[in-house]
Formats: sequence, structure tokens, C-alpha cells
Amino acid sequence: MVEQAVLEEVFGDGLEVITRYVDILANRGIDWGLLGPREADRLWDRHVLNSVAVASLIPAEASVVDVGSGAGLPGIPLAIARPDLSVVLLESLLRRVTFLAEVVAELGLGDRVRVVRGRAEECTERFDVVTARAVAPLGRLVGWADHLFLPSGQLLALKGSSADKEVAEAQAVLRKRRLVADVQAVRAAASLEETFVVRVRSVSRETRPVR
Ligand SMILES: C[S@@+](CC[C@H](N)C(=O)[O-])C[C@H]1O[C@@H](n2cnc3c(N)ncnc32)[C@H](O)[C@@H]1O
Repeated sequence: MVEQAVLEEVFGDGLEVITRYVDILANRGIDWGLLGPREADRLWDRHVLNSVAVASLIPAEASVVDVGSGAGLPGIPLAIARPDLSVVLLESLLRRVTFLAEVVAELGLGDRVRVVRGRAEECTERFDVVTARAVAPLGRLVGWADHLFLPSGQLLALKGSSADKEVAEAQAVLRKRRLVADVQAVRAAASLEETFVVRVRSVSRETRPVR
């Protein structure tokens, strides 16, 4: 069980809202089949805090699109932990979009969080940051979503222990698209276990001269 003090450190004024979200996941999320029944006991650490670990890589006031958001991970915990962000939850399946729209309204996040139904490949908006968790292997994900981030932006794929292997396997796709990837170790709070995020950026951004 995660200590209350850690949750306060991570979510600050958003603690009551994230607690309501976890309660929704534990009930409606499982009833609707969006999460397996065995996830009920590990929602905080395996899902919510794992999602928020990526926050340290996201610049202030960024626009974020969470591709394949499912039940709202990582997009909803990120939006609650980081009130400076504006977040689009992009999801292709109608049932999940219906769930997301209900939850965003109930949690009062509608001014900063927008739910969009569609496939990443077909989305024409651009964002500072693309997030994705448990959506597709890195090479395929990059093919679907690299047009979604601005030239100065980045794609952050929450990959955990498979991060290095996925980067190695995606090298051909990355080179072809003039992208570079590195693996960042992140954690939601100093006392929590680290996880690994693949950060994908454009080569031109990496080599741009510093003025
Ligand atoms: C395994 S779920 C993961 C959901 C959530 N990100 C999580 O970590 O729990 C993958 C989700 O991605 C969605 N998805 C798959 N391909 C997609 C695409 N090309 N564009 C948008 N959503 C997609 C699926 O409908 C599904 O909800």
C-alpha cells in the first residue's frame, strides 16, 4: 500500500480527485472490462503512480496527447498531478471513449482534458508531447504517432523493463524517420521504484545549434 504522504507529495491539491478516479477504475473500470479484476489491488502503484512517473519529462504548460488512453492511463493521472498541462485522451474504441468522457466530466477536468475518438494515424493535430502506455511495440507506435508531436516535441512511451530492447528493435524505423530514442529512468516520487520511459525526438532537434 502506498503511503498517504507519498500520494500527497505527488498529487498535492489533486489528491481527492485522483482518489475518486482510482475508485471509478476499481468499480466501473472493472465492471466495463477495461481493467482485469486482479488489477483492483494494484491500481495505485502499477497503474496510477507508474503513469505519473513520466511527468518529470514533460515541460511546463505543455500540450499532451495520450495515444490509446484506454481507461485514461497515463493521461488522467498526469492531468491531475500537473494542472499546468492540457491533455487530449485519444482512443479508437467507442466504449472506452464513452467511459473516458463520463469520467472526465465527473472529475471536473473538462476545462483541460479533451476526449477524442480516433486512431493516432488519422489525427491531424500537433502537440508538444505524445504519451503512450501499453499500446504497441515502439516501432509500430512511432509509425502511428510521430506526426503528432511538434518539431520541438517528443514522444514518451512508458515501457518499463522492455525499454532497451524496444529501442534496439526499432532502430530501422527510427533512422528512416530521422528520429532518435533514448531510455530515461523515472519515478513519481523519490521513495518509489523507478520505471523506464523511451523518449523519441527528431534528429533535427538533437543537432540544432545552440544560439
Ligand atoms: C492495452 S490498452 C492500454 C490502455 C492504457 N494506455 C493503459 O495503459 O492502460 C491499448 C489501447 O490503445 C487503443 N489503441 C490501439 N491502437 C490505437 C490507435 N492506433 N489509435 C488510438 N488508440 C489505439 C486501444 O483501443 C486500447 O484502448
